[in-house]
Amino acid sequence: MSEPYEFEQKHLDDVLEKIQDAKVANELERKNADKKRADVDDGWNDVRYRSSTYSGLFETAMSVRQQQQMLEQREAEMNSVEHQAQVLERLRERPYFARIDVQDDGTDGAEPIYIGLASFSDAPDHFLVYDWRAPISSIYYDEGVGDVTYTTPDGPQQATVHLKRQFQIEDDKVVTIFDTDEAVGDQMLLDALSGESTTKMQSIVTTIQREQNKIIRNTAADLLFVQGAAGSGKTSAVLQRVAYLLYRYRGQLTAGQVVMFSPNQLFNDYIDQVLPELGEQNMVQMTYYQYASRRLPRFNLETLQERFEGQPDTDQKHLINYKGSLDYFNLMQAYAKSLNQSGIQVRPIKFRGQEIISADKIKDIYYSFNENYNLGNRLFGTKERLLKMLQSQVRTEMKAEWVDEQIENLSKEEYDSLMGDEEKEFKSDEDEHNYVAKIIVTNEMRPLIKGINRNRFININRQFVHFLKSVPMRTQLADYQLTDAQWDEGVERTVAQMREGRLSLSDMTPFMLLFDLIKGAHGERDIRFLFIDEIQDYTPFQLAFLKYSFPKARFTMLGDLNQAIFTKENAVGLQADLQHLFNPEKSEYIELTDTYRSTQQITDFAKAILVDGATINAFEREGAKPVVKVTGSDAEMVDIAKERVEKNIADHETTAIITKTLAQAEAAYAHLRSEIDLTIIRTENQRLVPGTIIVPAYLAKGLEFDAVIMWDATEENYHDEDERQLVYTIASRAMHQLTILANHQLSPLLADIDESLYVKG
Ligand SMILES: Nc1ncnc2c1ncn2[C@@H]1O[C@H](COP(=O)(O)OP(=O)(O)OP(=O)(O)O)[C@@H](O)[C@H]1O
Repeated sequence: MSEPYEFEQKHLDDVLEKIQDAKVANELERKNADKKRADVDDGWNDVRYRSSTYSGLFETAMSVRQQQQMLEQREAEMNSVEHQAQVLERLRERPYFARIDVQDDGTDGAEPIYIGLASFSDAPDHFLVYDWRAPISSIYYDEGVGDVTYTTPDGPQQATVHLKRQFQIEDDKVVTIFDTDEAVGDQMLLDALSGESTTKMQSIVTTIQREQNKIIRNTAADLLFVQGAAGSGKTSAVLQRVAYLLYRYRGQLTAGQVVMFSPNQLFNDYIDQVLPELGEQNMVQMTYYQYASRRLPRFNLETLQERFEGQPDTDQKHLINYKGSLDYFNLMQAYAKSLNQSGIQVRPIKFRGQEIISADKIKDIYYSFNENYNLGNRLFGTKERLLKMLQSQVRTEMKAEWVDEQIENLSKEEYDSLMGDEEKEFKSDEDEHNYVAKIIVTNEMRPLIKGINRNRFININRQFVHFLKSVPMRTQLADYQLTDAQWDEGVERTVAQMREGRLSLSDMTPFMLLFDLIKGAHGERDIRFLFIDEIQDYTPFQLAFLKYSFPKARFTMLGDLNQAIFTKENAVGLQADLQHLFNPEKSEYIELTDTYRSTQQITDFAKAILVDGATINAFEREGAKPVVKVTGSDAEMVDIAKERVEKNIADHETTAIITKTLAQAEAAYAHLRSEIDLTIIRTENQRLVPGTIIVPAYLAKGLEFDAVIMWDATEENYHDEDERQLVYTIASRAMHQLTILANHQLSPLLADIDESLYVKG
């Protein structure tokens, strides 16, 4: 064994021994904590339940409270002991993955810093392992050997790095050592990338690249915008970023205050192991559809599939574009403001089928407040007045005939239960009658009160239509390539959809915003960080809405304008719009151009699909050229697919067959299922399973597979110029192998690609 190996093995043995000691100590602590908890549990037996007198009740409450406090304290101790046990277990498996020898300027000698998944010290301030997120660990990702500057809590520190070493440790043995003078050595990266794909995404802490590190550790920007080619590690960087933020703001930030909007549920499933692997809890993950559905429970919202497969004509595209614009967002704000003067749409309040407060009366109240009121205050003031009016209505109703009837019809049990347990004395029969009548009326009014509290008297559907109808008067539609007639047609479509309880994507966000504006909603102020993946599929309107809905959050947006499969050509304007939404001085734009997912051959091919795909650099990893095969029949396509999949299975590689639509996935599945063992992914709510899958393109976003078979890439399926991005998205899912099959005729989007970049099958 050579000298560094010997040294490092010995060091590893020492550290492992100390970890083992710490584990023993932890185990003892845990037993202690267990015992203390058992004592508390016993304590419950001493809690006396006395409820016959007030002081007895009070005493019981106090001792229960005391028990609870003790229990909470023990639980916290237990959790930290348990948390520590988990950390130690992880460290035991792999204590560290790198070492840097750093000499701070003005000090003697270099200190070796070992970097791992968590910190570990055997004495205060004596760190055997540094967490990868500690300030000093940043040197490992950012710098080579030589003079460096790193950030400490006291400001920048100059230092010299004498050694950078990377390790592979397996079963307590140092298997490989790489010494490198680059940031993160290519050899290590190559090793990390040469593995096979799994159904779960893995962490990348050992090989984070410099550009990615910038994304991970950024704490200054209100808007961090990452444009990155397919496979450039946007998702990876952002997940390690969440882990970093949870570490950096420990004690102030919880995983529940971090929200990630992801493209689909399958993707959530794919990434949900990364944070636990890093010893952190998962953030809140949801799709935009889920978010909107939660807020608009009465509507059926347009699904991912409907959105993707619906083919709007050009006029409709203009309409959709306009409805997604910032101009439209601003127009709605102006409309909302105008509601302070007039136009609020309300419904009368009815009780037992009778109108008791008319719509006009409600409007009068709404507009009785002076012009300094904003919409939120106006609504609040109206609610208060309405509730008061209901209260006085109770007195009137108590005398109504129906109340007498109800009282007469009460059984003895019902009557007693209305009276309650306690003995009551009434001065007269009339008093008793009134008492019961009041209860009956109040009960009957309860849903009304609830409705008022929930703003039901605002007719939000009608309000939305009122808004839509006002649009031609507020703007020059011609500026958006629309005529008034086209707009009116659009309004009619929306109204018809709303009647059926449906809302399209282009209407659902404006609808939510309008209601929020009327309510004067302040948004979810508890959320501190918001991540939006696949940003190119969001409209500026949606982003403005999210900013409004999460006013205290810092935003991280990631996307690839080349994969804009929904918004297509409009994605380009997005960046300009963001400058209106976020202070440009607090916005940072980072571009990732190096890609890691695919082999050089696949990346070169995918790049050629794009018209200007020049700024994408493949990490040098060799593989077979993509295969493009034009077949003579469906049967031939099935045969080739079968052959490929069988070979992949033999080579332990996972295959995804990607079709354009769900219907095509179903059709291909029907052909293939008797030939190959495969799973069809029909909805985003399915799980990703190991083995061969068949999936429509819009559900494959963000995922990756060893081998991809693009199914039926014919002219019929992919012909529009704006489908280029879709073809690129499909091709860029492949890590090692890409096969493109087309029955009879290849899509023109692929036909132009230089023949040297692929093999004709
Ligand atoms: N620094 C790295 N070290 C090792 N592997 C990496 C690194 N960066 C990215 N990868 C790997 O590259 C692959 C692609 O990464 P990721 O899915 O994060 O890219 P993406 O930019 O989100 O892609 P897309 O936009 O196509 O969905 C993953 O397998 C990831 O583990």
